[in-house]
Amino acid sequence: MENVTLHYFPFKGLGEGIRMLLTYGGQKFEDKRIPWEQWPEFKPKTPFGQMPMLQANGKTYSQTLALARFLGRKYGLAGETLDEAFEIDQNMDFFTEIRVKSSTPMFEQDPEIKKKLKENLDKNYIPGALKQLNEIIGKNNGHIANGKLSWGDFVIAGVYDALKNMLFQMPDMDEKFPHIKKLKDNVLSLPKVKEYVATASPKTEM
Ligand SMILES: N[C@@H](CCC(=O)N[C@@H](CS)C(=O)NCC(=O)O)C(=O)O
Repeated sequence: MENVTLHYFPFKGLGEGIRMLLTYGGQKFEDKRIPWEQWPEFKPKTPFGQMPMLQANGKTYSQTLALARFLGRKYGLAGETLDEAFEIDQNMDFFTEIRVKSSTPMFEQDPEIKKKLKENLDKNYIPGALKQLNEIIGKNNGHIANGKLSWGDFVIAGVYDALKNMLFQMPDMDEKFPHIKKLKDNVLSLPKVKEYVATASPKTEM
């Protein structure tokens, strides 16, 4: 691809998986990190008022999973059969559900309601959902599907720190769910990704 620019905030979050996928694919790209103060002005220029957003060959691409799947197809990381592709999609939909449900307190303004929402998730949802995700990854040798590397692994590894530190606020997540941590380590130990993370990855806890 020519003239490739990735737009995201100056942290890892949903943008980091896409940065790592582009790096894995050997794709040169401009890693444009939009500061929060400039976001209101930039937001209307994105297709859905959100980032990550990729521009390449004069076209605009958005939505994290669609983007990651698109790059995954380019780089041979999207399954070799329809069934393999399905397993990645299925397990990534489950992962996304966990991420989205767990973020509901973040959007609540009332501090009392926010606290109650978080307590309810911590008690009734997050531990069970992470246990199931951890088991899925355990059965797949430290990957989200098919026992091998796929685009889904990059999305999860990229957003791992944000989940642990911000959404779940779970300092012992690595010990509690070691297979999820192993998935992150598997992606971060890929040689090109390792070099990218050491030199260009945003130095943030999320
Ligand atoms: N469904 C979108 C969600 C993207 C999203 O939530 N982006 C956040 C940052 S992680 C964002 O742009 N927030 C700013 C806003 O909504 O104004 C995707 O998967 O890419």
